[in-house]
Amino acid sequence: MSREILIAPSILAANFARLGEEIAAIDAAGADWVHCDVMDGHFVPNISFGADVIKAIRPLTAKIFDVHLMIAPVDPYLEAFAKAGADIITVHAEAGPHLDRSLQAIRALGKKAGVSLCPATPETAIEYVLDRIDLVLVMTVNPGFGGQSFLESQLEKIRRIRTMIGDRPIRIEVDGGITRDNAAAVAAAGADTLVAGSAVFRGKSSADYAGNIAAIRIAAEAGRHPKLQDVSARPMRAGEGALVR
Ligand SMILES: O=C(CO)[C@H](O)[C@H](O)COP(=O)(O)O
Repeated sequence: MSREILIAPSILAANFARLGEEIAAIDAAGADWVHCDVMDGHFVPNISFGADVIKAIRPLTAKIFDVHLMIAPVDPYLEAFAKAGADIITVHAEAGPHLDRSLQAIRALGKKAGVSLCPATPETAIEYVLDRIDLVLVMTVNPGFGGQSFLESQLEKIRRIRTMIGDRPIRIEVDGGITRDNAAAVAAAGADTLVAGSAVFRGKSSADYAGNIAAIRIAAEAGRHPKLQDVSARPMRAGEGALVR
């Protein structure tokens, strides 16, 4: 199933001193979802923010809040993130102790459920929970920090997951080191939702965010359609703008 490409800026790369303005800026810049990376200093070697911050920024945009929980244990905190305003709650397959139970709990809270896989975790980790998930998040870096380099090894995993999920309405999201230069490759492999932190929030000012988001989106769309890829690889000819965008 070919699904619309979505771009989810990770606010981990935002200026936390101006977080409200940053949310408004990515909203205006064309972000589809707001990706919130929650880190606990235990499951991953970094601490970011928790449910209270999400609750505070939730009223600032109507966009989907895509909450990625890099925490263990996770079950005791699911309700807090649901109440804070998460639309999608993604837990790690590696966080345990019982992935199936966590996913049931997320759906019982009325939220979409996602599973994230660290780079060393095989796609088989989701084989028996496919009917409980709306999203699989393939980490293309080891979780914990923004600004790391994309791991090409994950392209094969994305292809295998695309085959595994078939026609099920499950999004394949990629997260870590995503840029306009590798967006085509991840989309060609089967990803339809791209998280990007550094590549969105870079630039002299928030005026650059729209261009950064559009560049990732155009590259991803081109990756899905080889004809567009040919077009994007060479200078544009008169009248081709509509085709590419
Ligand atoms: O989950 C994450 C790290 O654990 C971040 O979302 C991810 O790394 C995105 O940041 P960048 O685009 O800068 O790599």
